[in-house]
Amino acid sequence: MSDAGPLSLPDAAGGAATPGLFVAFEGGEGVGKSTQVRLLCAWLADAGRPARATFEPGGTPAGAAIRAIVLDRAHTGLSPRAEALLYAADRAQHAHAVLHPALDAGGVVVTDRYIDSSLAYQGAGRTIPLDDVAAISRWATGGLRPHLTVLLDLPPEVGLARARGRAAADRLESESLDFHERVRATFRALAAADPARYLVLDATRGVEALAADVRTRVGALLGVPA
Ligand SMILES: Nc1ncnc2c1ncn2[C@@H]1O[C@H](COP(=O)(O)OP(=O)(O)OP(=O)(O)O)[C@@H](O)[C@H]1O
Ligand SMILES: Cc1cn([C@H]2C[C@H](O)[C@@H](COP(=O)(O)O)O2)c(=O)[nH]c1=O
Repeated sequence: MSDAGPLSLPDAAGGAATPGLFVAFEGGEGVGKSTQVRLLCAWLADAGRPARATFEPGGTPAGAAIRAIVLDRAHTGLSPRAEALLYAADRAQHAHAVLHPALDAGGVVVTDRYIDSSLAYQGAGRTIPLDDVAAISRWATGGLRPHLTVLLDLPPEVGLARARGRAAADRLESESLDFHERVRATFRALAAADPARYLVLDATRGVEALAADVRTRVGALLGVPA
């Protein structure tokens, strides 16, 4: 990571100011992101603040086609730059078709993965300078940043075992443990560089304990008692 550039996304001057609330869940493989997105959105609905749950890659019809390409183990020759641009294209469409409309309407949006995943996987994992990865995602999204990122932190061997309990390993999951260690370290470094925007949770804890901490933080942002 020595030549990787800044560890937090620069504030997007002229970037997206939004009346809604944008929450991202991040972390490595099998850390429990989908589980926590589902629980948070169920709680928000019960509290009278229904949220749009979404994800990357694949949160739009075009994105689903991109997801199939990037996760397909048959694409052994995909270059790091091509991979980075495919994830950015998915994100551009996601921002255009889902994130900006929902947030501009004042909604709450909860996404399973966003820009930090590109910084961690394509930046640290593929060793593309983080400045470059950040720049293409900033352009792709018009500078849209989450108000809060929940980082579920877990040793990669634990998360990979959880993920592989469900399905065969995809192209990214099949990368080396060293790759996934770099990914984890970068997620943690991003959070440490900008603590006000992050909630870092030890994802070895139980599902309900984690969900309670998420509710406390998101509830405080929305003025909803947890
Ligand atoms: N806190 C937890 N403790 C133990 N197991 C968990 C926990 N949270 C989720 N799991 C289990 O781990 C597996 C992966 O969870 P989940 O799909 O929510 O993770 P994910 O981060 O979205 O995974 P992926 O990166 O593969 O999309 C599931 O079987 C889920 O039931
Ligand atoms: C958004 C994004 C994702 N990835 C990787 C991370 C995972 O290995 C897959 C997505 O699969 P999930 O199990 O549904 O989370 O894609 C990435 O490398 N770069 C990104 O920007």
